[in-house]
Amino acid sequence: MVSATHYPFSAASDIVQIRNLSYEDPGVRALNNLSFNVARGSVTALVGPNGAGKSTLLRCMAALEQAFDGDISVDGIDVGEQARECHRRIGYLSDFYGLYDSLSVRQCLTYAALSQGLLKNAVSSAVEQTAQQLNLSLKLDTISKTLSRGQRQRLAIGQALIHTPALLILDEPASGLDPEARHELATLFSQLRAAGMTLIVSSHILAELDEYSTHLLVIRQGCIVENRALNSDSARAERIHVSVQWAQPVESRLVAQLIAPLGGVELVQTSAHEALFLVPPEPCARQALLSALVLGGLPVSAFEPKQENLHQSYLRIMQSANQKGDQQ
Ligand SMILES: Nc1ncnc2c1ncn2[C@@H]1O[C@H](COP(=O)(O)OP(=O)(O)OP(=O)(O)O)[C@@H](O)[C@H]1O
Repeated sequence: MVSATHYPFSAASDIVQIRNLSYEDPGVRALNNLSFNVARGSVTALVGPNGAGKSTLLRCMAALEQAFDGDISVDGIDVGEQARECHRRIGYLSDFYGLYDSLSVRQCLTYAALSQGLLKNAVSSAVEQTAQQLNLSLKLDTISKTLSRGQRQRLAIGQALIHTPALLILDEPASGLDPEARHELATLFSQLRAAGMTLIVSSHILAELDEYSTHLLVIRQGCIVENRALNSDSARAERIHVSVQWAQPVESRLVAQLIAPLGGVELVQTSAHEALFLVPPEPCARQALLSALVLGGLPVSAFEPKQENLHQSYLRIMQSANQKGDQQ
């Protein structure tokens, strides 16, 4: 449990500010002119296809890569100019991390605490508390080489957060974990957020990100294609299932004609006596759809709005980004 810990960070509302960030590897522009902020106390789900630039972006934020162009500030610190000061405020878990195999869990955590500059008299309690947070208290004297994959993953996360950073950056933290361990991790992330920490989590497991994320940042080919809050009902599009009591199957051409005048309403699919629509989050959009269908003569027997989940949002965003990319 982390309930006893609160993180007294400065009050500016955005902990990360990125302006015009570009990054190049030889022959590859991995990040292309990105600008965005990360709200303090948020949990940002960073998603995108393989090779989109997620790890590169996280490494730039963690002051582990030198940007080709642009500015990054974390907790008021310029990452390019004060990398060491930044490291004190950031906890970072790489997608491919290493552990000292011959050290015990206690020694690994102690080493991480000391290398992050914790005072000697604070180290022992930080180690105990971190082990408790990561459910490793009974493993403190176990040699890390003999830990299971999930336990190693938790130890690596423990090393990243032992100095109670303002910002915790986790690149694929749940890969290799079983469903129960993933759920425990999701609970831990929610607790850390409740205690005031800001998290940025890159993952391909969207159902899990949906459990604890407050913001969504989607990147594709080194560019941002979506950046928005998820934590209000009004932030997500709605999927509305409509059933129609008709002898013949729903005709998609007719339905498409009926909704054509409605801005932003999309017919996703029709099947037998049902149609699925995607409706923008504005309150009146749902009502406008129902009126158009009924006034158009469709004998609607059920009208079931359901909020889009993160997986559905992501697929929709990527589909639209891919279409735009193809047109250019
Ligand atoms: N060391 C490197 N040298 C050259 N190109 C690289 C290097 N590291 C990454 N890249 C390229 O930079 C781009 C972004 O890679 P990155 O690893 O950041 O993507 P990612 O979104 O994290 O992918 P994944 O989901 O597969 O982990 C890719 O085109 C990749 O091939």
